Amino acid sequence: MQLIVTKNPTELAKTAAKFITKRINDVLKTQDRFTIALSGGSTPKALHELLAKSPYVEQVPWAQLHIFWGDERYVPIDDSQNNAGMAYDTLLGHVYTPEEQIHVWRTDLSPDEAAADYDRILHDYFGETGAGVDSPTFDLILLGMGDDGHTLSLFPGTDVVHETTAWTKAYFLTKQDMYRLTLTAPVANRARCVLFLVAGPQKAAPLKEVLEGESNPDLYPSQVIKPVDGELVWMVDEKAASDLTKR
Ligand SMILES: O=C1O[C@H](COP(=O)(O)O)[C@@H](O)[C@H](O)[C@H]1O
Repeated sequence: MQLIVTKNPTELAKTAAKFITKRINDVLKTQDRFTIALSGGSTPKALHELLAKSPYVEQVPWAQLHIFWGDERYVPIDDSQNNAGMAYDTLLGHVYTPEEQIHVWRTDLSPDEAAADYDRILHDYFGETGAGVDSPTFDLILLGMGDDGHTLSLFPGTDVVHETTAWTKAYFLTKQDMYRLTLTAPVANRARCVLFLVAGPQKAAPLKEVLEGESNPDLYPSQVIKPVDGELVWMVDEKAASDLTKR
């Protein structure tokens, strides 16, 4: 695991934009497409806005990206809470990636149908041959961590945190009175690289627990993200890192 601490959220977005741009260009030297899963919430907005501008916008071969989302809030795409809607507003609406290479979670289907639809898309895309969860998946998954230690839509105290086989799940998250659609740990942990972006003082206590505390994924679901062969990078700002002892 690599921990990168930046001065503030602005530097976090810049460091992440450089990291992602380099990773995309490095990987595209040996393959013709780059498969990425975006995250939602508020932290990635600044990153998206940077990527949509010079110099990053010219450095990323957008037409070679295949874009997915790690999780989705079950609200219409034009709702301000929808993760894909946010990414279109801040990034995808400003660059050219062919629509057929952009895979949104369908919130016009029932939650279970939407999870099944995404599962099918993923298995078709990754060309499942019976290897199931042993197939490598994304070149890069971007993740955030909520104030409660959740990542993706793996929330504290939910069964989905312990999922070992399914790639996608839909469930009703009582505390938010909302359905959530999410990739599970087995698929995330097959990524070639997982990059967490975490900022703000409200993340300091959960970050310490996730990185330095006892294993307790029921309380801190971000602990279940441990890529099997891939790289794990935590990029955090000073305020989020302020409780860490190992820096
Ligand atoms: O609800 C969500 O929250 C997490 C964390 O978001 P942040 O704004 O605190 O960084 C996010 O990673 C996830 O995609 C989203 O659905």
